[in-house]
Amino acid sequence: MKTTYFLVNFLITFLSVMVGLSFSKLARPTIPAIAHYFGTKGRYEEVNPHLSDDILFVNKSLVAPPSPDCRAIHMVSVIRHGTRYPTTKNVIKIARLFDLVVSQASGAASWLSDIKAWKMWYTEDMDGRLVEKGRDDHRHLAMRLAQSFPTLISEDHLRANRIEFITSSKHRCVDSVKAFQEGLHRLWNVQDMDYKHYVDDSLMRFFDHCERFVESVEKNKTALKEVERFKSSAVMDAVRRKISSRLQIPFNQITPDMAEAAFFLCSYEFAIKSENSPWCDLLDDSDAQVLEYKSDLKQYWKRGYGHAINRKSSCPLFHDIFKRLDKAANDYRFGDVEKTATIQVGHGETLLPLLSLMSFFKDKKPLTAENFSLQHNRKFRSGQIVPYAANLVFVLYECSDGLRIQLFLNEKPMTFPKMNQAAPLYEMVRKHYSKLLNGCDFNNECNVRQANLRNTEL
Ligand SMILES: O=P(O)(O)O[C@H]1[C@H](OP(=O)(O)O)[C@@H](OP(=O)(O)O)[C@H](O)[C@@H](O)[C@H]1OP(=O)(O)O
Repeated sequence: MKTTYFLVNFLITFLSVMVGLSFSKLARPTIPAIAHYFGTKGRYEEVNPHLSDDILFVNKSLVAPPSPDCRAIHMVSVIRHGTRYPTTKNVIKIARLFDLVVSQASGAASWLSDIKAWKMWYTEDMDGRLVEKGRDDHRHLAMRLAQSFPTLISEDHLRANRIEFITSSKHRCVDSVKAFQEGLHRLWNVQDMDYKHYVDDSLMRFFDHCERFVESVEKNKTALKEVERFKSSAVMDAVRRKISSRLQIPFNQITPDMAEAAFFLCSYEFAIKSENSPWCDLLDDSDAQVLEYKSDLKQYWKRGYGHAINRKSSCPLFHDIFKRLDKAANDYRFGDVEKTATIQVGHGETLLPLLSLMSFFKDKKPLTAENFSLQHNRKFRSGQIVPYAANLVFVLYECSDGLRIQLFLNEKPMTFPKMNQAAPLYEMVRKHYSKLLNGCDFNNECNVRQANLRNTEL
């Protein structure tokens, strides 16, 4: 009797441990709890979570014409490339972190043994190349945009060469534009057409061509001084201290770069392989907020409002977009619109300066190393603005009361700053941006004429 009692008890305990274990395995969420802090290394699905259930879902009510009497006549879309591998610089940092943890970390946490069992698979030659998930990002985006704007992106227009494809010369962008076209070909089962695109770095990598930007920001070590100051701030120290204690590795070895490498590893493993990696367990929610802010500081001072030249370097793209809209408006007035859509593929560093030039996501106070705690509700949050495959779409409509324009960011309508109408008249928008349309001259803004470069403008 006693033996049976112990046996039953043993079995119950054994089974509950086993069920508990498998439950805890099952219960590990597929999405890291810190995924919405990944900034420019974040998935598109984080800004459109419904896509995780149905990647081709289109909310027709969001993309419907502003009123039933309107018809779309042209679209210009500026799209960031899809999910990519880390750049060489970050692969090196990731490898250093991995070596450090494997050789020095100690502790009994199960995630630590999972980290130690993890295999370093990133290699330097991956250098920011597009991954398969990144191809899918663009294939699916193409299919959704064709569904959203069927009169602009259609098989007939593709065959008639009325859709123009332009890209930055960088491999990840060229591969993205090809994937975008592949998505359309798959959607319509097109098998007898070649893919055509143009490389135009003066439009999609304007930052490389703007001498003033290159000299005063890109090559200037002090241009990102807020980022450097934040790296040695008390909040960053606190993150390092927590990681150091979790791994039982001396604090001085957990540099800000090592902390960031852990954050990047978590983001890359998730974005590329859809895995909630054990590396994510190294960071809690408040750590991730600090590391997100560090990335946003880089974007702000290198691509956003931090220096006036960041945004002004995008003048050529800004003018090109309006030139295309003007041409469509003009074509429409005198007959048929020649091109129905322009698909332009570039980088985060293409989109952020353009959005800043157009005054989107501007906070009252600049982002600095000191004001992290005051910037919790900031507008300039790169993960919300430019995740992989981020897209800014301008749609021109002809309506009974004239031409109207609507803007979509990441497939969601966005109002123009200080204009509270969803789809204002095109001439109002031109008026709103008249200063930029009549100025914002590339040569004036980008040619370096002064020996002493200013980089403190806001
Ligand atoms: O920190 P990394 O090396 O990933 O920085 C990249 C840029 O990525 P981002 O800062 O936007 O996350 C990359 O922009 P992308 O839109 O093409 O991904 C940029 O082209 C590349 O030059 C790297 O910039 P950095 O100057 O080496 O920091």
